[in-house]
Amino acid sequence: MNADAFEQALRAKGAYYHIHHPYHVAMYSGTASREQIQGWVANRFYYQIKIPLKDAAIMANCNDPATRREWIQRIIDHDGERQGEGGIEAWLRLGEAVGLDREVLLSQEKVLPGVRFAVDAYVNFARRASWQEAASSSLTELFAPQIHQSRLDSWPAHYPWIDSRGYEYFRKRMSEARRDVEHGLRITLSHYQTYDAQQRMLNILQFKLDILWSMLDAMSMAYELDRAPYHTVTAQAVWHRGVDL
Ligand SMILES: O=C(O)c1cc(C(=O)O)c2c(n1)C(=O)C(=O)c1cc(C(=O)O)[nH]c1-2
Repeated sequence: MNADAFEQALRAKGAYYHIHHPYHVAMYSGTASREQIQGWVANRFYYQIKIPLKDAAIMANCNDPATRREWIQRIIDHDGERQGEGGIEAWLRLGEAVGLDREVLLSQEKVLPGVRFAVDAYVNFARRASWQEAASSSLTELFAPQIHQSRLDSWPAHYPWIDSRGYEYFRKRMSEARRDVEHGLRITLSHYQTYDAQQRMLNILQFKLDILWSMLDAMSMAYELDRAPYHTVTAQAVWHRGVDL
């Protein structure tokens, strides 16, 4: 495929973006409960805190200074230049806006095993793959500005109980995601030159889409169907809180 056709094929993968997951549809169409919104915010926090580790892994495997110089901005976006800034802090404020103390997010007590495994698969992939392949797996962000916009457009009307100061994260990501995509596409369009390599990349992109979709599947089980892990045995959240290695 020439670069245009390859980019078209990448963009066509948007059909499988988690914007189409029923859990997400419920959130932006206004039918999600307070518990479902809180569950999503607390679980997605695990993605937020792992993204900088994923980006550091890509940099650790990358021997090109020019790429590292550009890629490092992603870590700064999430960690901030100093305490109290950056995406992780903004997400903690989103947590407070939906009624969750920051300690609840930081403790990871609400992170479901299925969410944890999906996010960990992304970090582990980035550790083991070539930096170009790991970089290209971030390209689900092609579709992210639209999903952030959908929340900004619909949540304030549907969920007046959410403090509007919590929406800053989504606002900030609109431009950051566009810039990330521009860099990710540059790497991807030049790296995958043969048809077989391009098919491999499309499979990597599907792997990443599967991660995002699987996270919402785990949340649907717990917060829509009332089938959190071990629900046949106990209503308590007995699952593990992560095993530090
Ligand atoms: O809210 C979302 O639906 C969504 C999706 C994605 C994505 O497509 O991976 C990211 C984000 N948000 C996001 O906020 C973010 O910082 C981010 C980084 C990455 C990545 O793969 O490096 N994806 C995403």
